[in-house]
Amino acid sequence: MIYEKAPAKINLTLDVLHKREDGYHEVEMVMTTIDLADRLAFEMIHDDRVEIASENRFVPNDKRNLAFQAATIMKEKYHIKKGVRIHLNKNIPVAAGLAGGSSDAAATIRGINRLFELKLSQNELLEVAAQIGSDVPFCVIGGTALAKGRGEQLKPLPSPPSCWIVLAKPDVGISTKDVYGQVKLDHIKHPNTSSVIEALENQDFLKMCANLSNVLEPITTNMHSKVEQIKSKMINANATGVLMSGSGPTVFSLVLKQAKAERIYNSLRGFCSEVYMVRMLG
Ligand SMILES: C[C@@](CO)(OP(=O)(O)O)[C@H](O)COP(=O)(O)OP(=O)(O)OC[C@H]1O[C@@H](n2ccc(N)nc2=O)[C@H](O)[C@@H]1O
Ligand SMILES: Nc1ncnc2c1ncn2[C@@H]1O[C@H](COP(=O)(O)OP(=O)(O)O)[C@@H](O)[C@H]1O
Repeated sequence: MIYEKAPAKINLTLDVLHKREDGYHEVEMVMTTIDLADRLAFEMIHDDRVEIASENRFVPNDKRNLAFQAATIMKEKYHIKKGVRIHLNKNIPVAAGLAGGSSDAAATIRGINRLFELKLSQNELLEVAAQIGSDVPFCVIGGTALAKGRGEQLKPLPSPPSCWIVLAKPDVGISTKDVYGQVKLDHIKHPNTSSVIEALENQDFLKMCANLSNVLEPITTNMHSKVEQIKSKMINANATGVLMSGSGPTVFSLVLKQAKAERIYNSLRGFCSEVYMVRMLG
């Protein structure tokens, strides 16, 4: 049995530069991993098929599951004749803007590489990842990175200063495709990405927090007022930095002190059913 941890990501910045001919948007974003993770176990089976089991009722146990897709592509591409049973222990909220499904797919690519001793290079793993989704390549590498292209061109960055993250996910459904579809390129207030990179290089927590920015946030907020309400609650509870992650709807806040993180956590618990308090992994 092989085990892999699949951490969630948050976006410290998310900028959209233009719409591409292939329908995707050219992005520039700073992403980092956090200590909120799914856990996957991989076992070889003799039947030539992929099996997936998860107790989470929001996660499909068939070919719609991104981990299933990753295993199928790996099997075909590398001519693996044996099958694999994947057990998925889901902790990351689903459809949250935290790349949970993408991280499960990435963990599956890493897990199958180890289980079948394929000894693939990082570039080979990244190639499979890009076939599954825009966030999967970042999840294969993890850490902290500047992502460009549709998300697959990655440049590693220093980890953020260690801090607490409080996340709250309102109970609303988001379609990433719909959110990108509503981007109005003339009206965007672009993030100051280079300031965030400088803040990471100098381990400057306040500068990092002051420059958190996501061009998708006003779009999702416009559709779901609860996103703005969570942001206000976090700001009122004195969070140092507050931002929606990815296409949302999860909002996160960053603070240095545990006591402050606990205050923010407690102020949101009655308001939101899914609230988490974790550390940065970066
Ligand atoms: C917004 C972000 C930010 O990290 O994350 P999430 O909110 O999903 O976590 C990502 O760009 C999401 O990546 P991911 O969820 O992998 O997207 P994909 O499956 O590749 O694409 C879903 C749909 O989003 C749109 N899309 C995605 C990425 C991109 N650069 N431009 C796009 O226009 C496309 O319409 C695509 O059909
Ligand atoms: N392993 C998985 N975990 C979570 N969701 C998955 C998984 N595989 C497929 N999905 C589907 O992908 C969609 C997006 O889920 P997720 O990756 O959690 O969100 P996001 O892209 O917002 O970060 C969900 O609607 C879910 O049904």
